[in-house]
Amino acid sequence: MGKILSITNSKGGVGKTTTTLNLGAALADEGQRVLLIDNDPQGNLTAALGYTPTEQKQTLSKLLLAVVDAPEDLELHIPRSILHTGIGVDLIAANRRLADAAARLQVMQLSQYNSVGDADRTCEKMTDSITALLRDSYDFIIIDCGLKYELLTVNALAASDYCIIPVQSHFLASEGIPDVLDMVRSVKSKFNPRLEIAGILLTMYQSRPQLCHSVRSSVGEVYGDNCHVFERPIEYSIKVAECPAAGQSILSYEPKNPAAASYRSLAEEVRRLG
Ligand SMILES: Nc1ncnc2c1ncn2[C@@H]1O[C@H](COP(=O)(O)OP(=O)(O)OP(=O)(O)O)[C@@H](O)[C@H]1O
Repeated sequence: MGKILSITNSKGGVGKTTTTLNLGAALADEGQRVLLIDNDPQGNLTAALGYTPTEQKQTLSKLLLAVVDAPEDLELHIPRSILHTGIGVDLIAANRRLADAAARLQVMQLSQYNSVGDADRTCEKMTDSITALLRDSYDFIIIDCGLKYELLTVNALAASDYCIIPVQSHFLASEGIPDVLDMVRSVKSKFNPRLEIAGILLTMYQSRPQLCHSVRSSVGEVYGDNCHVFERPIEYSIKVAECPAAGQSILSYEPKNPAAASYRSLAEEVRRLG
């Protein structure tokens, strides 16, 4: 049975999408079967893998609406929603329609408070219904979470075994961590007791500036006891930022780039998760 990981932080631009893509690619390079799920209406992961989000018809949105309206059809929709990308990972795409699905889940959430329903049919466990049908087909399912739609992130966490928290190696960037820790605690107690934090991942790391060193040590000091900090930070490299335009991972775009080695190291640690 495959492991499910959510990549999340309540701060923007910290490297969530970049981590999802390159961790997925690194795991696939090691022969792991990997599915990435774009859980953000911005569709950045979809675009970074070379697809035009607005052109995608079979997306996560469609699957979520199927779970809500016609769960009996879900198994029919799933194979149509899986794209086989050029970097050896599969993808369930997203576009702006995912915001409509999120709104639908919100309406469901409001009406839920007035009814006593089936515990597994709550609006927070719709993504879980999808991944439950997929986890035997993959070694790893990695969900890229967005910022704006909290219910989508709650759904991702309610479906996950682990979450990874990317933190930009900049002093103030560590601010987003307490919010994620609160959300993980809440989802774990209400919806998903198996959820664990795999670790904090420092991204866009520049080893020389003193600032990055101080973030590394302060993140380690403040959260180190409760939270693993992944061994190797992801280096800042303009080549990493260039990859989405080429629809590639840094592992294929510039295999000798230090950031490629860091994603391989991250993949090693992720493979060791219990
Ligand atoms: N290691 C890196 N070196 C250089 N640039 C990077 C690196 N990692 C990410 N970036 C760039 O930083 C920007 C933000 O990264 P990314 O989109 O992965 O963040 P995000 O947390 O998913 O953003 P959002 O909050 O919008 O979803 C992008 O332009 C990306 O190319």
